[in-house]
Amino acid sequence: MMAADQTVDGVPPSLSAKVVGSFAYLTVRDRLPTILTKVIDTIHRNKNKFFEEYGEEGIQAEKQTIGLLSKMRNELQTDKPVLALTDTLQDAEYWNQYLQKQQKLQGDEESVSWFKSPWLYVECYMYRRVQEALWLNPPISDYDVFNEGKTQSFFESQQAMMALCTYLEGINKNMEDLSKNQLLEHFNKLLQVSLWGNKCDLSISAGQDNSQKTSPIDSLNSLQPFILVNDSNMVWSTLISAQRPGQSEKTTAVRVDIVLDNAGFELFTDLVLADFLVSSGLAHEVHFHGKSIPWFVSDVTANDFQWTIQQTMAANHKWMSKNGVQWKSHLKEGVWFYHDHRFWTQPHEFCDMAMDAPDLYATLQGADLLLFKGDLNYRKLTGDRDWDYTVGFSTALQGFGPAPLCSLRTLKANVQVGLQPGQGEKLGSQDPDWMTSGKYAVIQFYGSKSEQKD
Ligand SMILES: O=P(O)(O)OC[C@H]1O[C@](O)(CO)[C@@H](O)[C@@H]1O
Ligand SMILES: [Mn+2]
Repeated sequence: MMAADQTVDGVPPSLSAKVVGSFAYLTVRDRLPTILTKVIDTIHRNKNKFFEEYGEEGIQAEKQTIGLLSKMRNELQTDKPVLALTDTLQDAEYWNQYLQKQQKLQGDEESVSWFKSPWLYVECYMYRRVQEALWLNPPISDYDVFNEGKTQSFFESQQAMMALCTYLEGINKNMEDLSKNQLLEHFNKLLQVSLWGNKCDLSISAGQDNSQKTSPIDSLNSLQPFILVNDSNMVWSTLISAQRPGQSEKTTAVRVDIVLDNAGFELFTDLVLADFLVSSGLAHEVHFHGKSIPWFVSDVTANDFQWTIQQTMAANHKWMSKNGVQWKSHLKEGVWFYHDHRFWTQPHEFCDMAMDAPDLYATLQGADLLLFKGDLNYRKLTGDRDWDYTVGFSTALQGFGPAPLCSLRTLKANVQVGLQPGQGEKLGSQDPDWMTSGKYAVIQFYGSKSEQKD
């Protein structure tokens, strides 16, 4: 039997909490229990609300959910085996099959435990178990335990959102007169705003406030040196070549898919970028991909997506509310689309997608460009493995590439590929936390054979 931590065919081992002192270890030991404690606290604080809505049944549900979550926290902290899911949600059987696969790989059931298994797997599993605990208690099964944090982060970033809307209005007003270079300049700015929007997740801070308070456009110049890989020219040329009739099979509409990460300010920056892509004619369709259950504290669900557009429409700011109205109409008119798929809330590396979610893979193949937002998506793109920094992005993708793709990610986990020789080591000596602080970022592209860098 093959051990999960062996290097097989040049593919390095998965990051795991079994490496004592690693970021994975510290996350499983400290950050995940803190997040669970906050979840328990949130449910408890809402006891009265559950009582008002569902009477005594609501109170029972609150108690039982907390019981299940405390039990899970204890399993985690004492490195117990990962258990099969017991709920009737559609994806439970996929999770249980995945567990069986892990057990086969490890050789025995005991070894598939919180600290011994791949970090990516157990971290995803924790969020799925939160969903199980709620689902087993029907009156509150739809309750989003992370909703309060997500809405708070939206309201705390309002000033920055308004500044962004004013900037966007300036572009849209003069769109007809813009030269190609000016268009490129705006494109780069909004791509970088969306990139740095990824700093604002609530999982890395275990739920602490992490919102954007200053004007995002003004900070771009000073942030430039922290972009370790910047392939934005390839993103641009992918969009430009998709426009040429006859060059592409998909000549009718240029389509960009954005695989979303966090709600709050980050989602807002993604919507602004998507607005610009459409109003400039660089794209004719934008497809957003969100999560079907509350995920990694701040990730976007269908509800967050709709709510954000409603709030934007209702904002007390001329350009912001105008954008909200425009975005709603994009959705209504079939210019923008929102999708979710169970695969985004499973623990798989993306190289498994073609096999394990062929329908999603086929959907993504319809895009001219895929933008993957955030750290978790980067971990899944690269398999969350212990790659050398200089390994090519295309190698780390292990065959995944339904369409030209670009990761927009601030570094919050210790996996990074595609760096120059010595670059990672130099950063490590100057700034020991460079891989996990969210201070550095990448715009990393993978395209067809002729476009790729390695
Ligand atoms: O929202 P993002 O950018 O995917 O980040 C999620 C965070 O959660 C983590 O998985 C750690 O818990 C890190 O990878 C990252 O810090
Ligand atoms: Mn996230």
